[in-house]
Amino acid sequence: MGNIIFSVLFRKRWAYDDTGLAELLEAAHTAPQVINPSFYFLIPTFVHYLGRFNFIPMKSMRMVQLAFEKLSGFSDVEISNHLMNNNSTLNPDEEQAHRHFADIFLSTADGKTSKGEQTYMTVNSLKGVVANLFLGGLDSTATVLTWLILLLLKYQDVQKKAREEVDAIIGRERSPTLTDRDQMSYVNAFIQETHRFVTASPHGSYHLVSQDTEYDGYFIPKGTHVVQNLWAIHHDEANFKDPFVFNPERFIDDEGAFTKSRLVVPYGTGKRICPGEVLAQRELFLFVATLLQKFDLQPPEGVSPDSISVEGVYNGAGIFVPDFKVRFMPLTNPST
Ligand code: HEM
Repeated sequence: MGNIIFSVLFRKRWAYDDTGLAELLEAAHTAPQVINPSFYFLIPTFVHYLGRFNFIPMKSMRMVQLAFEKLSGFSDVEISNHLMNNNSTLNPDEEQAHRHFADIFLSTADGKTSKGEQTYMTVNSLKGVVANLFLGGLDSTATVLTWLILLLLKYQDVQKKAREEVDAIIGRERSPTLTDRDQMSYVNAFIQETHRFVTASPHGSYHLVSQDTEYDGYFIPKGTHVVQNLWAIHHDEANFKDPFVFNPERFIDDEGAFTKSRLVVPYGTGKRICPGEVLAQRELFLFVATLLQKFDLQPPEGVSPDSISVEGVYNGAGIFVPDFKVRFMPLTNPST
């Protein structure tokens, strides 16, 4: 996941044994993990007021701050190197297809629109954007991918159906590509049902109401912190029959086609919806299709799939996967 984001941002990859990569992954992993449920709802206050004085009294919040510092340090170095070595590519008229995010951002980052209005597109803000994309994109996608593996393990019938589709559409010889995605109703339904059933980011991030607002009969004063309850949308009987049952078929219509549900909103909603949604969906599809093509996922010897728990662990920020063991049994041909 780290290398995918690194290549989108800077068109670079780390070697797997690179210590810099290990440190960044640790930082991106630490921040969401150490948050304590009872204090999550105080975070805006910490960030808003205490953060200004660089005074963070709790150990877990201090660890989050250190993780941010590590990620900002990394983006500072990468952006400075890029500016030093690639002045020639910082040209807005350059062919866009082969350039990466940071280069395109920097080539237009003079802080002004074409009409001369002020924007946040500056070199300094790119540092924050890069750190945020790492923080937002690494653990969230890895967590959902681990959930997908756990659910394939637990629901062997789902795994079987999904693999049959992979075998029929892709086969075992070539690698899955994004052009296969539209033909793979069951795999798409499985991924959407996993997002609904799990809701790994159950309430997204905080938003600050920028003006006095009336919504659905409620008055919400300017300055209020609001969160959206995505988990509740996904588990409301009015939206989904038997919401606590894992059932990818709910998203397959009578003709066998996948139906995308506007009520499945794991990436949030509105203007501040997750900017990584398209990237994450592509990653998840390619990972799942490749796993199904290459491996049969089985529990350890003597463990029945029925006994495997799919009870998530909520830490106030996300719903994480319970510990589990899986055997990846290599597949060779469709009849295996
Ligand atoms: C399966 C994977 C992912 C899930 C479930 C997920 C979920 C979410 C959710 C629920 C939000 C909050 C939206 C809101 O408050 O309205 C969010 C925000 C965000 N996500 Fe993701 N995300 C995922 C992957 C990614 C990836 C791959 C990236 C970047 C490469 C990313 C970057 C961000 C950023 C920067 C924000 C903050 C946006 C803002 O505050 O305006 N996410 N994500």
